[in-house]
Amino acid sequence: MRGILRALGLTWRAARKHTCTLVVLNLLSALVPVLTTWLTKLLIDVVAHERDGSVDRVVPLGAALAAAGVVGGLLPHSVQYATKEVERRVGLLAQQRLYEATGRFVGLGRLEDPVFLDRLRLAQQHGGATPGVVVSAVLSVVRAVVMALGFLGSLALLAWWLPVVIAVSVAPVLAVELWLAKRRAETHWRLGPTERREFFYRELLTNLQAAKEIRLFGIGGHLRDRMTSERRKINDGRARLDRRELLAQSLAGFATAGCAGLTVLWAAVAAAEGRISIGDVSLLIASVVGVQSAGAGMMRDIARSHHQLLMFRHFLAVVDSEPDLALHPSPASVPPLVRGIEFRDVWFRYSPEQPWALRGVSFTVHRGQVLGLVGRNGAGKSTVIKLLCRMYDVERGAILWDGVDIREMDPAQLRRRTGAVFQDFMKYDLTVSENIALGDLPGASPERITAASAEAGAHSFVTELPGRYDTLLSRIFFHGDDAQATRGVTLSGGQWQRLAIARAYLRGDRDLLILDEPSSGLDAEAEAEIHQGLTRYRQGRTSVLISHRLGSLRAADMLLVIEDGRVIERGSHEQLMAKAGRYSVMFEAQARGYRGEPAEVR
Ligand SMILES: Nc1ncnc2c1ncn2[C@@H]1O[C@H](COP(=O)(O)OP(=O)(O)OP(=O)(O)O)[C@@H](O)[C@H]1O
Repeated sequence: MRGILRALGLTWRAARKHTCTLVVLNLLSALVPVLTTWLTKLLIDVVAHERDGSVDRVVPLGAALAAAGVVGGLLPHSVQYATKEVERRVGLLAQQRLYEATGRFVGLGRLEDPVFLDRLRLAQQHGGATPGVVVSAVLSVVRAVVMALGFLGSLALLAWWLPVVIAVSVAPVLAVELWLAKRRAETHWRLGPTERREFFYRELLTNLQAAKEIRLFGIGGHLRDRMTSERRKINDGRARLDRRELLAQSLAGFATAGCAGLTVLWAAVAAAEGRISIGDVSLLIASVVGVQSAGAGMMRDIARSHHQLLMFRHFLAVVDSEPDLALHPSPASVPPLVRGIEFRDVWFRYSPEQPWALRGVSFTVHRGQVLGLVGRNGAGKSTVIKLLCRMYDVERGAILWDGVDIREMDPAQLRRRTGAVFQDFMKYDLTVSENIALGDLPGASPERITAASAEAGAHSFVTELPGRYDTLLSRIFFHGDDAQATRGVTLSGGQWQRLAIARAYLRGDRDLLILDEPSSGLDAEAEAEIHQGLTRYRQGRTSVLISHRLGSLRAADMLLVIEDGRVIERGSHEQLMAKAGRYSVMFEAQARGYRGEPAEVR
């Protein structure tokens, strides 16, 4: 019920005028068939009983019947148009609400929660359409009820027991359809995971990123088999439901048709005995058919809205969900960094079920210093920088920006003071200039874009692209029709990385610069060039760098060696080398590799 009320509320806010129009049109659609049935009965009676001088009465009745026919013919189209308009407007508002809600998730936690993600996907798929469909289904049910009452009232005028018999005869159909609606919803819910798995395999088989491995490993057939097996499970589930539907609907339909047949038989006998008129027989037949079709339509709409309401629940769950990070009611402003950033005994895990990713990490990076994070895969380096950007909140301890806990600050303001190149940076299916401009919207002038691109070493290859900075970097979108489509260009991994660096450069004078493997996709010369550029750019800024190529971190003011979520060594390159600990072992191993000496196994 709450779902229906929320859907109605949303519809009312999105399309008041059109909803009112739809209500009126639906009521008219309910009344016109009843009116037509009565006009037909009256016309038949006049023609049958008043042979002389009946023309005066026949013409107005015939004209009224014709008018009702015209209105009845036009109404479905008008209802359809108004319904679509309501659905479009509600769909737009629902989509805005959904994405406003996702905009409230300022961290990453929600987007990593599989249960929530499942909900979000269902809400995205159905949320926009659902409220409109629910409302049009509710109105269709109202229309069917009004129409059925009109016909049942007409039958009562013939004999008091007729509406009772017909209502009872329709009851099994209603009961069966309600039961089936529940079974359909159950089946849909049960098959949900199987459908999503099948979708995953379907997508994978045509995914460009996966194509290389699928071809090289020859796993296309294996994935196709898995997809087919999931499809078979879905088909089996649906076929079972269809068989139930066939049986239940046939039994209910048999009972309904039997009752209808008996009432028609009674009418025929009564008319033969002169107890009712021929017009009454036509009224009875039309009313019985009318009640039955109204009942069937109502059930169809109930089943449709039942399913949509289930989907709407997911939409509501997303729209009503709380922000993922506890936001301070009156956040402190984030002033330019003066002293530095401190991690004070930070403990963090991605969820209570998972092990600690950071265990009591403490360090201070002073303003203008460069901090290098070193460690094996999975040690916790990227977690440090995600916490620094407040993508999550720490579980214990605190992160302080000039002594103020970042949980007391507005995350958006904090991020405005930060520039970053992430390990898994984004490749936007947009033009080159848009890819760079996203680093500092609005206000990214073409001159600034070109300057950032030149600084990141991207300008030379960009000028060779067919549309230079306007070249679309996409295989998804096309400009124009198919024949003359301006095809998107695909860049190499290193070229994309340079654009990501240009995006960070465009952010200009940010206080904190985060670079997570900024040169991993670059060739050796390019890496050296990029590092020179980054060193220039970092001047006077506080930077946090992560790299597995330890040579690129040599100049850092302080290096932290992280292992299993703990800082196990700290100091400058020289200090750590002198200490002959973990860092020096890693550094020596890499250096030997560059010098071509055999690796030492420890
Ligand atoms: N989003 C996440 N959800 C759950 N666990 C995560 C998530 N991201 C990282 N982890 C886990 O946290 C630990 C630290 O990961 P992190 O990405 O910080 O390592 P890293 O040192 O940056 O590794 P790499 O050098 O491979 O990038 C790992 O055990 C990892 O499995």
